[in-house]
Amino acid sequence: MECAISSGLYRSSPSLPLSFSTSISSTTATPSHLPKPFFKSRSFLCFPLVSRQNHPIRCQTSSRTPDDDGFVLEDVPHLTNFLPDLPSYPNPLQNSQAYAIVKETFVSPEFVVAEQNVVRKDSPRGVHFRRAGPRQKVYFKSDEVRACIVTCGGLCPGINTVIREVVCGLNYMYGVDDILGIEGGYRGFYSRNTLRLTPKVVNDIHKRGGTILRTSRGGHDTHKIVDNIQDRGINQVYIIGGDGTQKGAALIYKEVEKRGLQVAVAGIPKTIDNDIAVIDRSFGFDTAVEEAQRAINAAHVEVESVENGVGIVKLMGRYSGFIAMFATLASRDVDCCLIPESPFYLEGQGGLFEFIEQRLKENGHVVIVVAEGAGQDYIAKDMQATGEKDASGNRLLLDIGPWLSQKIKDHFTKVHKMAINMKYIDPTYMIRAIPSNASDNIYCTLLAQSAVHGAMAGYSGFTVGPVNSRHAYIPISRVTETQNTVKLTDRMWARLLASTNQPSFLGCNEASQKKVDGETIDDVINNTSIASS
Ligand SMILES: Nc1ncnc2c1ncn2[C@@H]1O[C@H](COP(=O)(O)OP(=O)(O)O)[C@@H](O)[C@H]1O
Ligand SMILES: O=P(O)(O)OC[C@H]1O[C@](O)(COP(=O)(O)O)[C@@H](O)[C@@H]1O
Ligand SMILES: [Mg+2]
Repeated sequence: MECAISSGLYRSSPSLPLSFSTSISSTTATPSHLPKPFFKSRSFLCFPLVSRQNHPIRCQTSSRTPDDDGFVLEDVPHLTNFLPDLPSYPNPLQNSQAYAIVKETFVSPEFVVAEQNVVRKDSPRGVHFRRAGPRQKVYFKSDEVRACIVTCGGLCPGINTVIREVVCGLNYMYGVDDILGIEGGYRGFYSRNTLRLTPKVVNDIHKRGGTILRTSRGGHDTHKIVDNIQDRGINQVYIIGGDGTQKGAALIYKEVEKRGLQVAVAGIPKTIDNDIAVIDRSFGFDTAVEEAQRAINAAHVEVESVENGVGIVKLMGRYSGFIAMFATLASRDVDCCLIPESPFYLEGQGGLFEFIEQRLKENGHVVIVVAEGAGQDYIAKDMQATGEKDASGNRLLLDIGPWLSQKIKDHFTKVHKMAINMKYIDPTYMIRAIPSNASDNIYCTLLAQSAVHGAMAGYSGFTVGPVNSRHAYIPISRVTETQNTVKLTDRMWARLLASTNQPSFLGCNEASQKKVDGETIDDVINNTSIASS
């Protein structure tokens, strides 16, 4: 279905349940910061919108693929969607000395961030997200805000910086001084006391790894959490966590909306694995890659100094091999990088053993970086998989590090009668338990401030993050419906293969059947489609 000419398409979160859309249709009033909608559907709201070039925009309502110069705004919910009479106030930042010289203090609702920044000349305009930043109007009086912050899931460098900057952002920019820390992850809402957070309390925390609020897996009970939010009179909830946490945040938002509460729910994506979709990269990733260099360097120094040295460094990456790939690309000392997305095999032509043998002959040593999630199906054939899960329901992985070390040692001892000097390094927790580096600290600050501006402006049920370097408000479902993984058909993986000259393992029968972005690897070879990015 097509909307009228001269319109933009505002698409609400695609996976919102019927209850959400029902309440939109029955109670939605146009937020005062937006023009009046002229079309509503289950998953889309259309508002008059003229493109920046001021030419009419055509839009589609039923598919994600826009036609012609189709413009799609995947919008985030606003509190006025279900609280139409919510009063707004001038943003206190208008009196801020710091912002006084900024050309445009407030982000106009017209500004959006494109999901794709490399497009063909004649391609449609495509999907956009709201640009993050302070808005002219806010929907909370500063002295009526009671905010809380919670951290969930695994650790990641920079969590404390995000906590610090949410507290300081709320306090310095908006004059909010009622901020609570929820201890120990989601279950902390209903099983622990809260911690009072002030700029003074959080002043130094960015210099420490971990999270001062502590974290946990499991324990998400939406009703108990929202009961607690209501009981404590909390009206802004900042949730720092990965894909699992963001799914939990979406449920909290839905419940808040169902109960008609004036509560802004802001998700701040955290993952050491960089597996969160849509955003450019996750905070702490840069720090983790940098720290991984130390382990790789140690492995290299060790194996270089002995005969037939084989160094193995295991890095994190459950389903996504980004840390391993970037650490390898950065290091130049790595001979081979194994990631979950690229199946490998050991024996025979084109296999890992053959490659190691060759490198040992050439250089006398070899360094292998392996992501923890690599080769899981392959190892499962060799080892008894237990099918165990962690408290959040994440599958527990078979430990590839010791398995691979043993296989290599056995092979060279038995087949080549050759003693291998194996140096196995497992720095996994070391790289995520450290404080964030300078660039991640700045990134964390921007994330935290974007979240604060979004919540104060009345947006709710959103995630913040950079999309093509510009911070945006993204519907939570967009960052949870898929996982970000290394695309073997993208140029970055090709760059890695070119730099290490490692086998591509494409001869692997199993691998060639394995689907990569909808194509088998054989298709990829036949189409020679290693392109993009
Ligand atoms: N599908 C889900 N729905 C609701 N809550 C979830 C979901 N998946 C995970 N959670 C909750 O989110 C928190 C963190 O999840 P986890 O998967 O451990 O880490 P991460 O958020 O870093 O991926 C846990 O408290 C867990 O109970
Ligand atoms: O031992 P823990 O704390 O469960 O963490 C291990 C896992 O955490 C991760 O760092 C990812 O954690 P998140 O899903 O919380 O981001 C994985 O790389 C790793 O498998
Ligand atoms: Mg996760």
